[in-house]
Amino acid sequence: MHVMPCDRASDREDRFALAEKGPARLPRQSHLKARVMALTRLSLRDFRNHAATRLDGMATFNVLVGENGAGKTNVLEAISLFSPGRGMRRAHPADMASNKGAGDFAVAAELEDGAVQLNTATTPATPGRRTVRINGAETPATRLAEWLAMTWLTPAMDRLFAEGATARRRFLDRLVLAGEPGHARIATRYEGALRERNRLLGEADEPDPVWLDALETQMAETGAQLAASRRALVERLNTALAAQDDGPFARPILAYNGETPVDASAFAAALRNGRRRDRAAGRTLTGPHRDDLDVVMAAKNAPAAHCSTGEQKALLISIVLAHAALPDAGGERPRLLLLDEIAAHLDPLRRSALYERLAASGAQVWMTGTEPSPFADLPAPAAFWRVDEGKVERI
Ligand SMILES: Nc1ncnc2c1ncn2[C@@H]1O[C@H](COP(=O)(O)OP(=O)(O)OP(=O)(O)O)[C@@H](O)[C@H]1O
Repeated sequence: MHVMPCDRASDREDRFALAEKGPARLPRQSHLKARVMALTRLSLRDFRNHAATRLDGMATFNVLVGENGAGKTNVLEAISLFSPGRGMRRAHPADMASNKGAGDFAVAAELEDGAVQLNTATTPATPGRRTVRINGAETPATRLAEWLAMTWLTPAMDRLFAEGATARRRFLDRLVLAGEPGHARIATRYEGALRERNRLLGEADEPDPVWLDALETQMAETGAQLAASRRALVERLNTALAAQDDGPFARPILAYNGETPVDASAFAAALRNGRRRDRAAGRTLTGPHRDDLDVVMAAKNAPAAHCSTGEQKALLISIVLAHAALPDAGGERPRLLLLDEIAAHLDPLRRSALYERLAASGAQVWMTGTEPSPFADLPAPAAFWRVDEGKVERI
């Protein structure tokens, strides 16, 4: 039985108290109350091109500066491993280990000045199996969401609206997960039952109806919850986006595009009735694994996929900023935002709007860039590191 964060909420209330949120546009520094830093230390061993990297003295804004290929994104990727899933590149663990090491890697992070220790590592004997430890105890990766609420934007996500629905579902799920740590565990249970149902339906023999019933019950309970959480977040984001000034970023209107019944028994019935059809198709045709996130640019009433690359990026930034500004975007957990190569692509007006809204969000922000100048006017304490061929040094 997993201990959910609400069970421990009272214990952690003080330790994890985040600064109160201010209005969207604040005078500089006014919102900077003493706040628990999400990450206070980070170390990488044999992780991609980082043989031994150590960072401490984190601030609200943390900026990694270096030439192309220096290893900046690798640091963000290492941080992203402290969120359920495969990290922001969705890479295989064996590919993360330095090709100059023994084939394994380790990443360690400290939260709250050492009160919480997170570790993730592989071994030379099992380079494809990444284990996670929280305060020394091996733990399923889904539990990481109970300690940190993490979101990211990467250049690869520029194609989010142009590609298939899988990446959009993943994006939406990560936003849901930031507010609902149990979401990853529910998704894992859903996917496990879905895989098993597909396997059974794919067998030559008539599948065991009792076993199918059990799997469909599990799918219906977890699937209805997944879809309900996604729908609820989409609605909250739309409300927040409609209430705010458009500002310099394109305003998106979101819609959850899916037919998953919100009622578990209705979903179970739909699965039961769909057995013959799903068997013929070789996969399950109804459920949250088929749903999608539709995004329209409000000003043009145009689907995001028809917008320019810059407009699509602005829509994504708007969604992430609106999410970061939701009052309980991370519950009581420290919030982390990883923004890879975002600042350099924005004009000064948009950049400063981005920074102000990030500063107001209460999140610890990590950004990368090839030069320090776009970060000159950060409106909150900032820590800078220079990254050069996998070596990191404070500047
Ligand atoms: N498993 C690995 N072992 C050693 N080096 C690796 C491994 N995987 C990737 N690299 C190296 O890491 C470097 C890329 O690092 P990273 O993506 O962090 O660059 P970056 O500083 O973000 O660059 P850019 O500004 O171009 O995005 C490349 O030189 C690549 O060869």
